[in-house]
Amino acid sequence: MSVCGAARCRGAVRSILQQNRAVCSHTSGSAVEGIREKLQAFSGGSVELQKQRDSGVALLTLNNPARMNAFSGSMMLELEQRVRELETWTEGKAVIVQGAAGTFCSGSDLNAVRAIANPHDGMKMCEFMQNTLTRLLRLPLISVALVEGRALGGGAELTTACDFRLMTSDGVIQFVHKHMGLVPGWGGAARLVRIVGSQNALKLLSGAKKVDPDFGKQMGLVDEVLHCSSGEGNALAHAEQWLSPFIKGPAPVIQAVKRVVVSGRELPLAEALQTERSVFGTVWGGPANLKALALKPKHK
Ligand SMILES: CC[C@@H](C(=O)O)C(=O)SCCNC(=O)CCNC(=O)[C@H](O)C(C)(C)COP(=O)(O)OP(=O)(O)OC[C@H]1O[C@@H](n2cnc3c(N)ncnc32)[C@H](O)[C@@H]1OP(=O)(O)O
Repeated sequence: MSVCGAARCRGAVRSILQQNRAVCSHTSGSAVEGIREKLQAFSGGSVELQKQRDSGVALLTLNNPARMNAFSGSMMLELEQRVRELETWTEGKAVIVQGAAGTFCSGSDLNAVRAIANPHDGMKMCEFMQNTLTRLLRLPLISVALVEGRALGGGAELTTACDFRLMTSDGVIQFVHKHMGLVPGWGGAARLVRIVGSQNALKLLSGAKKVDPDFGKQMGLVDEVLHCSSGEGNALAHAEQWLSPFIKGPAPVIQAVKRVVVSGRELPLAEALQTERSVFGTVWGGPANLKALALKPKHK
């Protein structure tokens, strides 16, 4: 890569990291440190990360089956740690978010919710999870929520923090917040409006409607209905097959594609164009570009 190309590369990465730093600063400030100790006190379950180096696809698994994969406090902290690991995975191309034992996620652990129900701690937990899910969506990886079984409350919000949602034939996404006298707090409402539009978002939230695969596909919340049921054990293979055409090619190019889409999705046009130019500069004349040019490509 030429010298100016390298400079552009540094500029591009810097501009994208600045976006994230604004979000990350909330999770590292002293204000959030306080909630970390409180969340750690509510242990149970785990959030596991398996980075498959050969395929460049990571598996992020919520593992708390005794509680339908509900987020304990320690799982919220682990999720942030896993997202932090993925932010620097240079060989990565995609991440599949899934739940253990054939179900996705039942939201916050209600035992933890009851214990931190005071407004101050509730707000800090909300801010912590909102920032973590924002960083998940902004990862330079194509992200897929694999919804087997149920995605309820915060679990439904987690699905919106992925680029795509794949669902098994018996899957359900349900924003149950209204039934709890709540609204989404982890960013699920803002992202849902951007996915399905404000009128559909209003129906799903005000009606706490159960979204089955057909309804979800029709509404644009579900990107693919997998031909398998929850718990059969083959949903992940179906998801990886669906994902495969989108991750063909070198990781730097796949990551650059996601970066320009994130900026187009989130930034005002002028800034998005600036970021696009910067990211373009990181791949123009790069190894993949030069290799393709040498092959005299024919896109039949
Ligand atoms: C920002 C949103 C966020 C927040 O406000 O903090 C939230 O997400 S709040 C939580 C929203 N989620 C819920 O309200 C779901 C509550 N659970 C259910 O509706 C049902 O459990 C189910 C998910 C529909 C499954 O029903 P079923 O198949 O009948 O199984 P069980 O109900 O017997 O559940 C098995 C087992 O799991 C425990 N469980 C399930 N969900 C949670 C949860 N969110 N927190 C804690 N524990 C949960 C359930 O209690 C059972 O355990 P045992 O009673 O010990 O058997």
